[in-house]
Amino acid sequence: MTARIPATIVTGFLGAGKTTLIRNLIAGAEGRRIALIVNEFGDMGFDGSLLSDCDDDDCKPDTVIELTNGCICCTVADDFLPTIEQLLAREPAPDHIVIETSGLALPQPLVRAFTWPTVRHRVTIDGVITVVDAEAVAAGRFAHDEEAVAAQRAADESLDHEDPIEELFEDQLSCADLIVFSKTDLVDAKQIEEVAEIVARDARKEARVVHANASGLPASVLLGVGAAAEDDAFERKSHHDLEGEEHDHDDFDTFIVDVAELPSIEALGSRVRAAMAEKGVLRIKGRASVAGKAAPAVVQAVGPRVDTYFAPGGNAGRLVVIGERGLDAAAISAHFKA
Ligand SMILES: Nc1nc2c(ncn2[C@@H]2O[C@H](COP(=O)(O)OP(=O)(O)OP(=O)(O)O)[C@@H](O)[C@H]2O)c(=O)[nH]1
Repeated sequence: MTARIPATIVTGFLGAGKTTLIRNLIAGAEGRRIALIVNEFGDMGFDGSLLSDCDDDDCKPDTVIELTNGCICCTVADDFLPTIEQLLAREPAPDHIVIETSGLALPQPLVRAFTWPTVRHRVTIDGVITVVDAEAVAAGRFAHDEEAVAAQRAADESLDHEDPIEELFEDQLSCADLIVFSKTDLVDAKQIEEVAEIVARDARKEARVVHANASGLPASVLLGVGAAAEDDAFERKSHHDLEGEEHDHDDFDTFIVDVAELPSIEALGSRVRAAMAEKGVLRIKGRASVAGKAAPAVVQAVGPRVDTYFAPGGNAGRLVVIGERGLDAAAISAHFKA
């Protein structure tokens, strides 16, 4: 078996210092091929400054994945799986995958996405890093600009829960393997102690705390944590789990179908409808190529509703199928054969 590729998830509120940490990490990567996945929120896009500073193709995110607060089975999986598969298909494969979350998405569903069979045997979560703005927390806030965090959340249509920001903060801590106090250059030792006390209330007992300033932290501290967080993914509870809103993803199956180029968008639509009619299929999503068209056709099928339309974007020719456990992958895939 080939070694699994380590992945690091970086979480923390808007302005906590995630980008600073990652930029420094990539700059000091010493030849490690680091693939970066950044999730966008609302229409605000990802942090362009991080990319413009980086000339190396390997530190540019190949894809932007959207994470939401919703259930992994219905949301994270259909964007996350193709993104990871695309990364894994690269030659040479990345040495390390870094995922910067928008900070408003719960880390727990993302961690659980790594337990999916297709991902689990190829990738391991090296660590969940939660960046805590020490200056803000010492001043009694969760984020430097709590109003901006609230505005960010209001702009993100994918966030369907109105949890108090405090709960998100706690959920970020209770999922972390490594907690980075950023901006420790702006606080004194006593304030750091106060922050440590607040953080300790929600942190897992295994989590380590490290202190950072504007120069970030070396790769030797941030990478190689070796947490294998997927192994205890379901022990890392969020408020939602504790409120009993989770459903176990063992009830669901997902797989990716390769789709040959189709003669027309109508032909694509009828094939998707036929596949949706197979037993247990809940959702089909992705992009397919249509003869004579430069842009791929986007497929969004949920229950009886099948949408197909042209829109620019990559990863054409692959659809993600999500459904109840026991899907007949062969029968479903047959609808998309040439
Ligand atoms: N003094 C000091 N400033 C920092 C530190 N870390 C980050 N900053 C500054 O804090 C601001 C926000 O940092 P970012 O790295 O952009 O934060 P982020 O979490 O990526 O924020 P978003 O990408 O907007 O979610 C920037 O102006 C950074 O220069 C630190 O350790 N010390």
